[in-house]
Amino acid sequence: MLMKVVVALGGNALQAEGVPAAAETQLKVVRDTAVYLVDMIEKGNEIIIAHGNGPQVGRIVIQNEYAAQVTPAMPFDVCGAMSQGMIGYHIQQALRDELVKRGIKKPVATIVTQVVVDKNDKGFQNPTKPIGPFYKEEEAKKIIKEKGYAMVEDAGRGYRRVVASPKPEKIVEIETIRRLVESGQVVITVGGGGIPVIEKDDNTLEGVAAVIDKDFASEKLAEDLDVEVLMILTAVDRVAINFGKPNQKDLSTMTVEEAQRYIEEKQFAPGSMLPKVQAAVKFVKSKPGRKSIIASLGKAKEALVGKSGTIIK
Ligand SMILES: Nc1ncnc2c1ncn2[C@@H]1O[C@H](COP(=O)(O)OP(=O)(O)O)[C@@H](O)[C@H]1O
Ligand SMILES: NC(=O)OP(=O)(O)O
Repeated sequence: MLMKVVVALGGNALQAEGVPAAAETQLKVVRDTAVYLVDMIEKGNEIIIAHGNGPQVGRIVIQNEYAAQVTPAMPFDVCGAMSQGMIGYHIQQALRDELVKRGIKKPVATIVTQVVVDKNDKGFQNPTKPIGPFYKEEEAKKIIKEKGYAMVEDAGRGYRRVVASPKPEKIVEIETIRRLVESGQVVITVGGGGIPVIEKDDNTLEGVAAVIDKDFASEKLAEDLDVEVLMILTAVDRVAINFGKPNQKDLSTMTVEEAQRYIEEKQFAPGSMLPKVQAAVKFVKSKPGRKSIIASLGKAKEALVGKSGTIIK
């Protein structure tokens, strides 16, 4: 069955493991991913692409901090916009090249996307979104002392800086996105969850220092565009219970009720798998017939036909 799908690519998943986070390593992962995405397009599915930016925006902030001796550091919202441009550029070039290779005529464009958040969102008081590189405990302690950053252990992979992560309320450029999608173009949007902005009393917008979770922004996008499937692609093939323990069990399906029970049992790490499962559940509950899939970047095509990933319905 042909479907309209929002595909959300994880920020960590876009980085090759164990190699420096250089432009060419990201482009290589994106080019590999483009093959699977174009497989989906070639089959006749319509896809809209969203992506994360946690590692990338964290590194842009670090680059700005170091360069501040010679040129003013860019504020956080601007770093978010930079990450959208940088990642969107790679995705749009890789997709275009793969489409050209297969003789498919389909324009691809990245939309610099702003997403409205509530200035009173409680996310501003309690930083939860991991960004930038992973550090060893000793390094993390040093950074906390020197820079005063909040840092947490991230799903057994090391320590990372955490920043405020308010919930997405409105995608500012949604009408532009809708028109491009309706005209058959491939759109890359809500990169890094969107650039967080607040609406001021005079209805103008102002960027704020935060990183929206791309899983929640992708869910909002999927509802706004009334798609059938929200597909969240990350670094693991399936959602697991008892993750990382000897009795780990990978799940091929999960009902909303099971997902909610596992959430209560704290089976999913905050800042990594938890927002994915929460977004997946929200989308399924938003309208009958909607389905969410959490799968790995390399198995997107198989996941769409139920041969990999975790289906939430
Ligand atoms: N219960 C779980 N099942 C599977 N993976 C989990 C679980 N809990 C935490 N994780 C971790 O969450 C990671 C996905 O989150 P993250 O790296 O933040 O995603 P993204 O690819 O969107 O950046 C997985 O690669 C895995 O290491
Ligand atoms: N913004 C965001 O959710 O990024 P990740 O996918 O890297 O966590």
